Amino acid sequence: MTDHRPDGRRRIGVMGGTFDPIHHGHLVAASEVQSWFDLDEVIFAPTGEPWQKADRDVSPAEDRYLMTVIATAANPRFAVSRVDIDRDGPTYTIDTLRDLAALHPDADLYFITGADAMAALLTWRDHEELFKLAHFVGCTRPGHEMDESTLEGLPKDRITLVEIPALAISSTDCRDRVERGEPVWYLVPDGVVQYIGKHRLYAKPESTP
Ligand SMILES: Nc1ncnc2c1ncn2[C@@H]1O[C@H](COP(=O)(O)OP(=O)(O)OP(=O)(O)O)[C@@H](O)[C@H]1O
Ligand SMILES: O=C(O)c1ccc[n+]([C@@H]2O[C@H](COP(=O)([O-])O)[C@@H](O)[C@H]2O)c1
Repeated sequence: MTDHRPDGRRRIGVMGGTFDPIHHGHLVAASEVQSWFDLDEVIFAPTGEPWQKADRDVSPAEDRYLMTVIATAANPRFAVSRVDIDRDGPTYTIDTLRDLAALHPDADLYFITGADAMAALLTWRDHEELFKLAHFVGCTRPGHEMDESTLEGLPKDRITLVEIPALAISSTDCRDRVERGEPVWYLVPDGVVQYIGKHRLYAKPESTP
């Protein structure tokens, strides 16, 4: 683990997301970055109130948290944190990173994003402060450009772009498929399919006769 590193510090990945629902695109991104940076652990942090998604319905945080726990349970390097869902108010990554840095003072943090999130980083709260707390890793995502021009205005020495196997999966598409009665098998982990069905997430409300 850490004893092969000259500085003896742990390396922790932080995979932030709304995870409504978590899907294999998220899991592959986390797994690829874990391997790329030899991370000791990847902590998934489901958002509490994702302020940039305030214009749409977001499922209860507890449901999104439990789906994330189910999806990550089999991987000994994956863990899930409640820091964002237990904090009141809108979720800002600056708070996520401050909380996790305080909980893990012996670790360097690597915040994992997809290309779309990376392109929006300049709109995030206190974005210039973020790079003091973590290295940022941008993963390729089908349908979203990611090249040097995306990084305009950001500190390039604190960012790495990583090409990962392309999975054209989005939570929006998963929710729409469930609403239309179409399958989400193999887009999300089996346990998440079962959870969605059991709790009737994303289904159209029963029509009243
Ligand atoms: N298929 C994918 N490949 C690579 N990265 C992804 C993929 N899907 C999501 N991500 C990244 O995972 C993080 C969390 O994403 P999020 O939970 O918003 O999922 P989403 O599929 O983008 O959701 P929605 O469709 O509801 O906006 C973001 O950084 C996003 O860019
Ligand atoms: O800090 C911010 O202002 C900020 C704005 C938008 C998104 N984020 C983070 O980006 C991650 C992906 O967010 P989302 O909404 O695409 O699921 C998640 O960890 C969010 O908290 C953070």
